[in-house]
Order: sequence, then structure tokens, then C-alpha cells
Amino acid sequence: MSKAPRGQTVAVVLAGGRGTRMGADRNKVLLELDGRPVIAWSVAAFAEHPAIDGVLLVGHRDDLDVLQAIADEYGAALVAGGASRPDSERAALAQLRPAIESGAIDTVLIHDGARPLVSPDLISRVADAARRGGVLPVLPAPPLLERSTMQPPAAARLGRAQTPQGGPATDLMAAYDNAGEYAGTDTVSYLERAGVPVRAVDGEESNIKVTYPPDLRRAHALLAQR
Ligand SMILES: C[C@](O)(CO)[C@H](O)COP(=O)(O)O
Repeated sequence: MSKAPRGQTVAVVLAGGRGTRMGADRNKVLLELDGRPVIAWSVAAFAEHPAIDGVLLVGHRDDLDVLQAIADEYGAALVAGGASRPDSERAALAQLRPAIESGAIDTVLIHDGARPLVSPDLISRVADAARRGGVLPVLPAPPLLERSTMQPPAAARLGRAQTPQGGPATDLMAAYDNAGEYAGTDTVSYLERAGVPVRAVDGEESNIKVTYPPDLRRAHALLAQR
């Protein structure tokens, strides 16, 4: 019996925000991290991964010139984002819609551009699970919560969500199409609302999000340990 041909797996890398909490003179994703901008690390992680067939970078309008050069360097496509994270995700899905509808793309991962240290192993775990349903990398909740008065069942459900998150492309597109006014901060929350099963995979402590100046210093330190 011949297998149905598989579609492509595409990674969307979000850099549509301003990154103002960093207090820098430019978007935090354009700050230098060991010789290249933060966002270049994120794009490269997916562009160089064998399970990823294409990368779509979503950028803030003010940064499109510099982001275009980064996208070109790694063979990624670039699209302008919206005013919020969900708007940027919708802009990406709109760009991918024809290829998703034709079946050329069957799996989509969505990643915070401000998580430059995502590892090949984590991308593999998420890409593999995303073919079968929603997927979310999670780290255990911090120890403080273990000492709280929460009952174990509630505590056991807590965790720190990371990206990349993803799922089957048609499910993801339909979930956003039908979400109405809902605006969630996590990609998989759209899938959950649409009734698509979401499973957790192990996140990674090193997959930090660069938001404040100490995060950038920590990213430098983590890179030095690689
Ligand atoms: C996972 C996440 O919610 C996706 O938007 C986000 O990365 C969480 O980041 P936070 O800085 O830990 O809130």
C-alpha cells in the first residue's frame, strides 16, 4: 500500500512586537547576541533543522528592512505582523493559507522570535508531535508553587509554557478562523478551544525568552556553555 505524500512542515517565527521592556534603542530581537541578532539565532535554529521545510518570519513594520536581510540570509520568507501576537499569527496563517488549503503544508509550528536558544531536540519533539495534534513544550512549575496550598491535582496541571507550539496546519487555520474575538497568548489555546487534542512535551530550561536585560546576559552565558 502506498503512503499518502506528506506535506511540508513550516515554522513561523514571531518578531512583530516592539520589545520595549528591554529598554534598548531598538527592538530587543535586533540586539546582538554573540555576533548576530537575537532573531537570527531563532530563524537559523529552524532554517537549519532537517524536519523544517520552510521558515516564515513575522516582523514589526518598523523593522522590515533589517529583518528582510536576516530572512534572506537564512532562506526565510518575511511578512509584516499585526498589533498583537494573535494578529501576527493571523498574518502568518493568511500568508500560508493557499499552501495549507492545497495540502502543500500540513504542519505549522509557531515560535517566539525572542527565544533564540531553542534546541534541535526540542524542535524535533514538537515537529513530530504536531503532525498528530496540538503540541506545547512545558517546564515544571517553579518550586514556590509546590509549597503552596494548592491540591496536587491542580498543582500537577501547572507548568511554564514555552514555544515552539504547533499542530496540523488545517486545524490551526480553522481554529484561528473560528476564534471570533478570542485573543490568546498561546497558539495551542486556539486548538484547545476548537476541540483539537493538545499534548505536552518536555520544554527546556535553556529555551529562555529574552524580555529584560538580565535575560540577554543569561542567553550569553548559556551560549558560552554550549
Ligand atoms: C509560551 C508563551 O505564552 C507564548 O506566548 C510565552 O512565550 C510565555 O512567555 P513568558 O515570558 O514566560 O510569559
